[in-house]
Amino acid sequence: MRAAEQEAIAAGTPGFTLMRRAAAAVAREAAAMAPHGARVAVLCGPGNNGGDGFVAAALLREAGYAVSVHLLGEAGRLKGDAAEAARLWAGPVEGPALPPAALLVDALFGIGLNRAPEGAAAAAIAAMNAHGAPILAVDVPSGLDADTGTAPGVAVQAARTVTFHTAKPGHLLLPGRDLCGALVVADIGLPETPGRLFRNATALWGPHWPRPRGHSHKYTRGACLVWSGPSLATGAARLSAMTALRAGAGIVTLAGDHAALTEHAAHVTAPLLRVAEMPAELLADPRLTACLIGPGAGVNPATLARVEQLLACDRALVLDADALTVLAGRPEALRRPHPTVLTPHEGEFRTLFGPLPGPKHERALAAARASGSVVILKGADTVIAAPDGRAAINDNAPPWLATAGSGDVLAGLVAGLLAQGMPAFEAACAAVFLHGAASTEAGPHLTAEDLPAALWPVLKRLYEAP
Ligand SMILES: NC(=O)C1=CN([C@@H]2O[C@H](COP(=O)(O)OP(=O)(O)OC[C@H]3O[C@@H](n4cnc5c(N)ncnc54)[C@H](OP(=O)(O)O)[C@@H]3O)[C@@H](O)[C@H]2O)[C@@H](O)CC1
Ligand SMILES: Nc1ncnc2c1ncn2[C@@H]1O[C@H](COP(=O)(O)OP(=O)(O)O)[C@@H](O)[C@H]1O
Ligand SMILES: [K+]
Repeated sequence: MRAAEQEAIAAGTPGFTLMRRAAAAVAREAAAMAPHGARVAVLCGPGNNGGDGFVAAALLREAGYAVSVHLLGEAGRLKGDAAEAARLWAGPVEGPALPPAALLVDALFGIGLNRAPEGAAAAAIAAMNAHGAPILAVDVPSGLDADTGTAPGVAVQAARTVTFHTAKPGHLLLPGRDLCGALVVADIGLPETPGRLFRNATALWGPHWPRPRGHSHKYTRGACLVWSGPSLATGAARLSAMTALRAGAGIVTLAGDHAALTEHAAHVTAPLLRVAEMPAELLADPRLTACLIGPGAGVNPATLARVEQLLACDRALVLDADALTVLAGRPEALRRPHPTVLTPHEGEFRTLFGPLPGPKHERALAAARASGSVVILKGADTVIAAPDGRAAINDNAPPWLATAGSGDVLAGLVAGLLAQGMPAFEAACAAVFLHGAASTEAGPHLTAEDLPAALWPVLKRLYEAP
């Protein structure tokens, strides 16, 4: 963000012009939140976030709102664009005590927060939260660290946050995402800056989406092997297999012992069923393009031996659940010259990689580098990271996705896309995004079994999009 700002200023757009554009977006959102003519209290801080607040206050006053401006600090100490903004306001500047108002605008601290708010700053944040009126946060809810999604101390709980140019990690990672309320990203005319960190969206992976051609047959669409858990632990692999088919793999095989396959046979029709002791018995088939092991597999030496055999093969590979746990503390064992995707939740992640420092996207990136694999670090704010340094933060999954078996569906979705030749990072991003979209489609109280069906309309819409 700072680099984009510098580039724009160097190319001839004054910083104050950027501030005016930012403030115009703030005033637009404020007008959408408060009835015309209502009282709006704008709380400004000592930096350029406060500057945005002063300009927005002037715009709202012009538009007919009853605006009061409150400053934390002294007006005489404002510098640069913020000082110019305060001159533009040209009205009374009150202390931080807030009057009754229909809307509060939080322009205290933005991306310049550099420590936990204390004293008067902490009190001002607490007073905003206790006020009762909805809060519109300028750029970042004050007190939230835009780089990490964490709050070092007290932070504003906003109803809406308007940020500029692009979402920052802190808007997408928890608890930051919750502190923001609804997130609005406003264009302020900054140049596109090349980055390695993304908000997960269709544009990130859509160009790599596998589409069958007229002459496709089931094997050219990709064949996927899903290794089953034993008898009475087969449901997870079944969810994965059905989802891999739904994702577009032309053919999916469930493999395992006879008793396990007997259970599968009572439930599914489309997947092939193959009795085998070890994956190598099936890897001779050159048509097989991707394998998945882990769901329901069991943490035991047999699973480890099967995982090692699959790691040694040349197919795309998804390791989930128990297949990750059997490699506890050995991420280097995952290095292989073929596409590999790992799908740990926080517990499995810690078992495999140990405790890693930093915000979630940095931990996922460190794990991707250590394992040479694409890592999907799951949770309400799932992060997808690649060994080449790209990372995406996902924010479309509703909380009702937290239900037993939904992770097995995700693993099957990734495997189904890898089987069709989609590159690993893009396949992982697509799977996480579509998983979230399918849960939104299914709605509250979904079960994991609903997800493959709910994916269907989501996928149809993908083909209808221009
Ligand atoms: N970049 C862009 O392209 C654009 C940026 N724009 C806007 O600028 C904002 C960034 O402005 P910024 O860099 O001036 O930082 P900002 O968030 O106002 O905070 C710094 C001030 O807060 C203070 N301070 C910090 N922590 C504190 C604490 N815990 N407790 C107390 N004080 C604390 C710190 O004081 P100091 O550390 O010096 O004591 C300093 O005075 C950005 O979020 C966006 O709104 C837009 O105008 C459009 C274009
Ligand atoms: N609060 C939440 N909001 C959105 N998605 C969630 C939430 N909690 C978990 N999930 C998602 O649900 C899935 C759960 O997977 P996992 O923990 O492996 O469960 P299981 O092993 O039962 O399938 C993951 O994709 C995770 O990202
Ligand atoms: K703010």
